[in-house]
Amino acid sequence: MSDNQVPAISLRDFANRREEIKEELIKASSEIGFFTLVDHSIPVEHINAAFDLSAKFFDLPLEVKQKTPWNGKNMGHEYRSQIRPSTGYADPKESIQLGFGESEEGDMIKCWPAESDCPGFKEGAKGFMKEVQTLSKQILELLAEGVGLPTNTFIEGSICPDESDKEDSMSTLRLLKYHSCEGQDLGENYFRAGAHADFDILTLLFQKFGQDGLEVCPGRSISTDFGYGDKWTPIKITEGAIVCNIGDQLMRWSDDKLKSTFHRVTAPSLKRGDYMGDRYSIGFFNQARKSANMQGPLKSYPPITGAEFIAQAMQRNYQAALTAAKLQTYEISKETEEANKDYVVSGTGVSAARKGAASLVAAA
Ligand SMILES: O=C(O)CCC(=O)C(=O)O
Ligand SMILES: [Fe+2]
Repeated sequence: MSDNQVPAISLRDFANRREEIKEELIKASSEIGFFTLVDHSIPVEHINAAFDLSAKFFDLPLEVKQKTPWNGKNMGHEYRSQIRPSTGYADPKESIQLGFGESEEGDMIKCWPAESDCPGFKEGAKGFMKEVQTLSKQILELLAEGVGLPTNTFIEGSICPDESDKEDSMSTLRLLKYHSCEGQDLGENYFRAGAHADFDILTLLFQKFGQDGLEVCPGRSISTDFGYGDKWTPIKITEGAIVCNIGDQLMRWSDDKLKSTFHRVTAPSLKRGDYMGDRYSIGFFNQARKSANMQGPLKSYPPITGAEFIAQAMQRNYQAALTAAKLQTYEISKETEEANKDYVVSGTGVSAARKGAASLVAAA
């Protein structure tokens, strides 16, 4: 792949071009960790409708949005509170994370705004989530085959086969609004989203034309755990294209063959004449189910469940970012702690096995 550019991969004529597409996906995922999808199944109008719903929610008064506050299980609304270990300050944004869960006691149900507060929101957002999940399945099956696992491994690892157990699902749709920077000269070292890698299997990211800012540090070529690399590739938004990236869960599940890559969102620059207004984006995070047992074909890492992986990832992040955070996350079993004790964890993800390393290292 020349120059570490993020390649555009066409899904045109999927059934006949399956092998060719698989090859392109595996090359991009193992060399860069990022690619964009074009000629896919989601019409631009549906993407625009999802952005309209997002704006409708974010236009509500803060007190209304805060009726479904972030719940410590990665669901709900947060306002300028996500501190990135890479920057040490909260991203200048707000976001809401939405899940598939249905039961009143579940972790996910409490993330949905009431129908009377935001009419049509739940139905519209759920419809979009399903559509993105369906597209994700095409990619997930090719990635599984490409790393030598049975075709359905990542699909069944993230979606219960009969879709009955919604409480086991951890996939999430995240609507994001980065607040306007109008009139502000922020300098080059201020970020709308600090450098990070995602925790999940596969992220599909929708961007709005004219609202650039996303940058990628290809192939994990970074100089510190938290992503202060010196070679960042900007992603130019093209209408309808979906930016995809491999997350930490898939990096581990593929024995590090596929790369979870650091990325960040730069602040617009007055000097460069950038658009300075609000920036919206939408991410769909395909995450392993709570009970999924993740292990790559080479068994480079011990098995770990989806819930345990996220619990560890959140603990790492929060220990690094905010020692005092009062988090109640999913439990990590004693067996998992024992099995993982010789593996090094850093700012994000589990890196190469090393004898004698502690299991949960809080990277400063
Ligand atoms: O807003 C963007 O373009 C990137 C968002 C992102 O990386 C994330 O939410 O994980
Ligand atoms: Fe991300």
